[in-house]
Amino acid sequence: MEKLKSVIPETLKHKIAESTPNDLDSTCSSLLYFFQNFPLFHKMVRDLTDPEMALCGKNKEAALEAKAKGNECFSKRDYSNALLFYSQALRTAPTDVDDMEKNLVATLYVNRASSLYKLELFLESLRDCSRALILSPANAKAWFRRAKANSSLGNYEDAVNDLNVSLKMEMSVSGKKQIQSELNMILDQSGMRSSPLEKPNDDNSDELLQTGVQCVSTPTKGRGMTSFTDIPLASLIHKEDPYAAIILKHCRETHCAFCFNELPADTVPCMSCSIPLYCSVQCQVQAGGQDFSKYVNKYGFLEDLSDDLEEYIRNVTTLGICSSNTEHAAEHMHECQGMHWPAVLPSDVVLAGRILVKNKQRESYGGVGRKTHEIMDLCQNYGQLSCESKLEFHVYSTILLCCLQQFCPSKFPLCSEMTSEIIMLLSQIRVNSMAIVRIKYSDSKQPVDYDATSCVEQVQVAQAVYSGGSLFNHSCQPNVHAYFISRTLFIRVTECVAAGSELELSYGPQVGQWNCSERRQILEDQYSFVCQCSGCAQLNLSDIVHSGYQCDKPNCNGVVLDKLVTMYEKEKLKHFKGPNSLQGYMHSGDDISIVARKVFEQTGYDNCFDLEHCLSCGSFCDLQASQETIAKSEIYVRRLQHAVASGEIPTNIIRDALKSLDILRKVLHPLNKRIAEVEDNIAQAFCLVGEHQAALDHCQASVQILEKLYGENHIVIGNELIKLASIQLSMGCKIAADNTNRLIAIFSRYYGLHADIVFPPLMYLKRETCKLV
Ligand SMILES: C[S@@+](CC[C@H](N)C(=O)[O-])C[C@H]1O[C@@H](n2cnc3c(N)ncnc32)[C@H](O)[C@@H]1O
Repeated sequence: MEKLKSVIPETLKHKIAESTPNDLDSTCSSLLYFFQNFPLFHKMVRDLTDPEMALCGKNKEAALEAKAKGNECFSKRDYSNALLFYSQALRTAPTDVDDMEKNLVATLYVNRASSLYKLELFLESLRDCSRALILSPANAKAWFRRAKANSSLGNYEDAVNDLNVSLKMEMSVSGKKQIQSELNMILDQSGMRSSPLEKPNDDNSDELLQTGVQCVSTPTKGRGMTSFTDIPLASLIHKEDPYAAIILKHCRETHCAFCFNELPADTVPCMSCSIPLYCSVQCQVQAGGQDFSKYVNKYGFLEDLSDDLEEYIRNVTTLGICSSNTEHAAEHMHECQGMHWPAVLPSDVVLAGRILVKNKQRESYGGVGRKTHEIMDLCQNYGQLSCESKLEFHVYSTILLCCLQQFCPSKFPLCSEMTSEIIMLLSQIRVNSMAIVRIKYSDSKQPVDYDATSCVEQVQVAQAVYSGGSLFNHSCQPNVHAYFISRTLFIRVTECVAAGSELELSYGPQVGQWNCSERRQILEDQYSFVCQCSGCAQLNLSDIVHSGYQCDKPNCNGVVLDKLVTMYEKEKLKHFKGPNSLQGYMHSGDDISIVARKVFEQTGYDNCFDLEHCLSCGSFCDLQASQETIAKSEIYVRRLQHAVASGEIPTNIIRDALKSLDILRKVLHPLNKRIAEVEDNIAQAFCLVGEHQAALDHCQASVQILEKLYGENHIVIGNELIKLASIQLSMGCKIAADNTNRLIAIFSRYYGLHADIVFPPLMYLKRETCKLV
């Protein structure tokens, strides 16, 4: 790619750098002409699209090799590695070949089921047997293994049915004998239950507010969503499936390529290429491409079975996959021919391909012949892109078009109109796509051993375009919260919203997390707009103290701001219009200090504040000296962080970190976010060495600062309260119940009835707190 960019003549590069949406046809046509006469381009396209070079196709030899390794590990009782080899074999095994007169894929599922069974992953084993049976419904061994898994799960009724089918299918006398003895054993056991065949989908049920929101034109942010009635706290105002979505490259081996949930041990690969992995047959079918559904309904062998058993077999071997949602059918289909372009091109480029194919497919069902980006009707930022991005969009659009041509030459002609359509689509994706995130626990921590040492982070797993969700503008002080269950977007108000108010979510940066200058920089870099939200336009306590220093004069608690922060806060003051109670202070004396002092008083923090120097007492503060002192202390804080990460904390490390904290407290303003972070690190360390009271004190100190920075009901406080409550629980303090109740209220505000699904540690905390009270 870099090589391709470097050979483009400077004059053409310049033309592209200067281009606007209106002259894209001309730049695309020049680039296309240049590439068509350039051998390297043809080679690159051939590498990506030639079936001869397909690296991601199925490969019987590779599958058989991996299968043999799996068998070897299994016979040595190395079940974990057997599982890995069988999964590897499944990824490359063609569906239409036999191995030793049995369907290879079905055999691999049965073999993997045996490894899963040995690893006591019974549900996973059960699912693999069912997959084998879809492909090979008369496979006696698969029915037998299924019975064993069902029996271990306590599903005796199903186990008996499985064994009865197995008995009918088994040909050998010794095999029949083994099945019969297993059957007798299970019949001796009591308590029959039945089980779900495949993992049920996540429960997405929650009340969607049917009225109350509308799209309007705003004075400074283009279109936006507003409320036209009062909306109660925590109401769900928007629910939407993506127009198109794609898993991010680094998550391909860990998350399902359709629902984006974490992959279980029994992954299901695509049936005709080796790129995506799914968590279930349902997800595989929904993603499109060749899938299990074409194997369903081969029931020639059912003749001499009872009606009940026949019905049972049909249920097991269809798994509900016939009812797949055809809406998604195109998502992976065009990428699924073994060519490796979907694996190597950037995610947003592959996503653009998905959108294009989806629209073309709709056209063939009678849609209008409009350009894709017009159908999407989303804003774009092509004009504001850097020269580098414009060039990349040009090159990638041309390459993507060549790749799509391979799939359907008549629908994707190699012409400048089509390339410019893709460029516009890429600019829409840049501005409008949402990052689908999942919560990740530090290391191997599970909800059940959640405590103050646990780090919870949100990791981006996929990228998606939501047509309706894209109409919500950004605010650094948002009043709505967006989250995802599977690939569905949910938007909920996090406060009571009065009729006529703008409904805005955060695209990332928020007040409390960063100061105003940092937030604006992030938004400009990522989305190319200058934020016009209330958090960036009006004074607030958080922005003033977030990165502030403390005046070094004795008995003066004034705040000192560095140059950049001062610049942004002064800018805000120029446009300061409210709240009403502060308006009288706008023109009196030294603006920001007086207004900010009032902000402090209003928010309950009785402190003084001043501009550049400490304007509270008027004295000069040597910020450079303060910064040098901080840099020295940070060395010890970093040592502590490493020790926490390794799980081994020598006492001197905590002692040094405590000294650093004292220094930071002297130099930084008491509400500076850095102090909260260090308090949190120290709490984690004390927790790890079992000094719970000290951990509690530092955790509380951190929460107190964060409450001022974010506000008391922010989700960040919810996360901190989980740590606090966990420490209190481990100390047996009844007061943990207060914090648990408070954090449940915060999580309900943000996630409503979905709180437990999105954040499983909540259930654990509720249970433990109940035991205490
Ligand atoms: C996802 S779209 C939101 C809908 C958009 N306003 C429209 O008319 O389609 C993002 C774009 O909206 C505008 N926008 C969103 N939030 C903004 C904010 N806080 N300040 C300024 N512009 C904003 C920017 O142009 C940004 O690129």
